[in-house]
Order: sequence, then structure tokens, then C-alpha cells
Amino acid sequence: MFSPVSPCTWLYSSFPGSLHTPETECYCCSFDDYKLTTEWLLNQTNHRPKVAVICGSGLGLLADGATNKQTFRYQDIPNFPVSTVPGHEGCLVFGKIEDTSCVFMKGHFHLYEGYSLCQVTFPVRIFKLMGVESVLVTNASGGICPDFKVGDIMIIKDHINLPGFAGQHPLCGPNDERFGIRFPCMSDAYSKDLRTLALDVGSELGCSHFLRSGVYCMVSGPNFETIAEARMLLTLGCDSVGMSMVPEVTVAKHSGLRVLGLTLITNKVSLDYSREEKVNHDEVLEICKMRAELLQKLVTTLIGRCQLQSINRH
Ligand SMILES: O=P(O)(O)O[C@H]1O[C@H](CO)[C@@H](O)[C@H]1O
Ligand code: HPA
Repeated sequence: MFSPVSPCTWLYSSFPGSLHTPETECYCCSFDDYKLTTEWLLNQTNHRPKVAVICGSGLGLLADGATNKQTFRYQDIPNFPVSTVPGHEGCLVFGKIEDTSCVFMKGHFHLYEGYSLCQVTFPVRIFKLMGVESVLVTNASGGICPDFKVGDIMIIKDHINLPGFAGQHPLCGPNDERFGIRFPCMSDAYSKDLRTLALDVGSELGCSHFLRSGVYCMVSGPNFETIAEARMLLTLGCDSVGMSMVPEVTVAKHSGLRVLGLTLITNKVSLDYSREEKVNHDEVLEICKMRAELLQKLVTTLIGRCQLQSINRH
């Protein structure tokens, strides 16, 4: 129960009280699993975070702007999944941005790693139980909107949960009312106040020319899109595409957390058979490295400003 877990061993291990059976391959964490991890963390740190920042591929640097840091490797945290993707360091960092206590996930989890959506979203419910009020989710994605350029930062106004259409949804299974209701509304998943604040802060920092707003689509990955798929996504109204974030946002919104989503456009998705360029993960990480410092400034200023404007408090 307390040992480090890999995707497969965790997926097929039976926790006491869990609903998983190898026969059904339906895995859910029990409330006790979440409680155990939360209590373990609360006993290890004096930080009581109000804001959680989930750092996507190559964006772990976002935690560097915090002070009084305390770091835990995922493998040392009971029940926590571990990161298996390059660019995802795999540690939880508690710290302060100005007067706001924060927790940063340096690396998050994906369906394509073999994790269940319950595992992918496990940290979000831990944050909720720790007292977090706002979640800032960051990641890397490919630009579908023809106007987007590599290096643009898109403030997410909405998403399309493509795996969810096929039943890969983090809220499938028995609903635990202690977290949220059975049929949550998702029409306002991304806080309007936080989106406006992000635009204001971005403009103050001189980023307006590469700050965008749009719809993010999640695919399961791990392959990048075919051209026919990319064309379909454009027709569906998607501005960017990636392999993460939507499960965490869905679970965060389900439990009443405020959400801001920022996605860095690391490549232009091919919509044309004559295009020679081929996307790869190294290129994605390279662009993240190039923009990390600026994103860090944006995130730290935003968090400081949230506190001033009391946007964290309900
Ligand atoms: O969404 P994040 O984890 O930031 O990373 C994106 O980049 C990776 C592909 O290069 C995939 O993991 C995709 O989802
Ligand atoms: O083009 C992409 N497609 C899917 N996920 C991604 N993550 C970064 N770029 C991409």
C-alpha cells in the first residue's frame, strides 16, 4: 500500500475498499485512499496550499518562482502514481508565491502511460482535501487554429473531451457525493474571472501579441494526429490539441475548484499532406524550455494578483 507504484502494478493491485477487480478492469480509488495520502502529506509539511499548479511537459520550471520550498518525490508519496514521460520530473513542490501557499506538480499523468483516469486525476482530489481552492493547469499542445504560431500561449476557454465521448471519463463509476454531484455542469469549467485576470496580467507583461484564447481538445495519444484527424478537429472547432489536462480539469470542477488552463503551442499540427515537417516530443520540450521563464513570470504574477483580488476565496 505504501510502496512506490508503477502504472501497471498500481492498475492491477487491489486496495482495501477499492472497486477494482481484474475481471471488470474498473478501477476507482476509495475515499480512504485519498484520505490516507492527504493525511500523510499534511503530516509531512506545514504548508497549507490554496493554489495548485499542474506543470505539463517541460514546464516544471514554473515551481522555481516559489520560496520556502519543500519537495516530495512522487515515488515516496503513498498511493501516488509516478511519472514515466521525459520532461515530467515527478515531484510535488510546496512553496509560497508572495503570501499565497501553493503546491506544484512537476509532471502529471496520462492515459497513454497506462494509468487509469482515476490515477491520472488522483492528485486533484488530494489537493481538494488539503484545502486548495484554485487549480492552474498548464501543458503543451499542437496548434490547430491556422492563426496560431509556435510559442503562443492559449488561455483555455473550453475543452472537448474526446476520450470522454468513448466512455474514458474520470467521473464514470459510482459517484462520491463528498467530492461533488453525479451530473456536474461543465459549461463554465474555466473560471471567467481567472481568464480575464490572465489576459490583464499577460498584457501588463507585454505578452498580448502571443496570448490567445481558445478551445483545447484532448486525445488519448500517444501518437500525434494524422492529417485527417487534424482536419476533423479543426472542423469540430478545436484550436489546439494535446493528450492531457481535461481529466484533471473535469475532476477539479466536479469538486468545486476554480480552474485556469494555459496551454503552450509547441508545434503547428499538420493539416496539409504536402507539409514536410514532422512533430516530435523533443521539439515540444525545446519550445517549452524557450517559453518557460515567461510562463513562470505569468504564473507567479497571476498567483500574486489572485491573492490581492481575493479570487481564491469563494
Ligand atoms: O500535455 P503535456 O503533458 O504537457 O504534454 C504534451 O506533450 C506530449 C507530447 O509531446 C504529450 O504528453 C502531450 O500531452
Ligand atoms: O501536436 C500535438 N498533438 C497532441 N499532443 C501534443 N502535445 C504537444 N503537441 C501536440
